[in-house]
Amino acid sequence: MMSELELLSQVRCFEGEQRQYRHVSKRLGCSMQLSVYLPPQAQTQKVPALYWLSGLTCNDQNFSTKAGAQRVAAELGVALVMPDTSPRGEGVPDDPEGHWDFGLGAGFYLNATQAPWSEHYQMYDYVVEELPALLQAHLPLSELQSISGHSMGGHGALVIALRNPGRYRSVSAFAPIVHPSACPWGQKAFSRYLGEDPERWKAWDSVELLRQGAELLPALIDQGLADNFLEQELRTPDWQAACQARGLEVPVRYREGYDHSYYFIASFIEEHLRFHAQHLLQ
Ligand SMILES: N[C@@H](CCC(=O)N[C@@H](CSC=O)C(=O)NCC(=O)O)C(=O)O
Repeated sequence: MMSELELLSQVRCFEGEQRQYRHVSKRLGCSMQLSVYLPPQAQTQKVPALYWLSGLTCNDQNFSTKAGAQRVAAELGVALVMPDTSPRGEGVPDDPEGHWDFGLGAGFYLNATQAPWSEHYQMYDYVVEELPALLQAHLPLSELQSISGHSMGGHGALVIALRNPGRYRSVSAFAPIVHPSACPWGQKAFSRYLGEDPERWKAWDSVELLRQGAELLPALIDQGLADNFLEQELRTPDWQAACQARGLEVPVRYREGYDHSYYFIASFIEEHLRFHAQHLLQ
């Protein structure tokens, strides 16, 4: 019988293992690939995990091949879990016009309620419930988790942490879409996945969750000031305002000259890993 988690590749990396797996997701109703980095400490003990959620157009490989996170993850003894960004495969619907900001590669880490999307686009349940249960059953991962991501994945990380403070120790994001209800990428995705009523979008929007009083875990956000998407799509000041309205410290650091790319992520990923390790390993 085929294992629940099929190993597709495994290479040594900083004395640990960079692996890619395939499995059949019950929640998404399709076969999924994911990448996992196991640090050397995982050879003898269970280790905590940082979930990384990538952005629009990405799959499980962008972060593992471009961010350069493995060296510090190996030093700290933290595993990296890198899921895909949407359901995939035959029968999974895509943007009818073939655009890159919706459908395949653009699942927005929510549970869709509208046909035809609701049959497969259940990325929130996949990331929060199905994947941790599967990986903790088959790999040397402890129950300690933190979450991070980029752009659409930064939105996913913030929303997931705000909705599940008990499941994660800390949250961070690079250039997150903080207020999807108020930007073109988010409005396009939410109106199709969740329907036209903006009231239904609030449960999937980090600014709205903050406004509703959701608990904020230890958090860190980096945002490049040369990011072309900042003003229209990312709307970082809306997050600052929502924090300030509640008297919360604003965990946003603006970075002069940095854009939206993985060069930006590679420049600061070490600081994010050390931030999460403080909370995962204490
Ligand atoms: N059309 C371009 C732009 C898409 C893009 O910039 N994607 C970002 C995430 S944007 C928000 O979620 C990304 O991470 N791209 C992948 C990468 O490896 O840089 C395109 O197709 O790339």
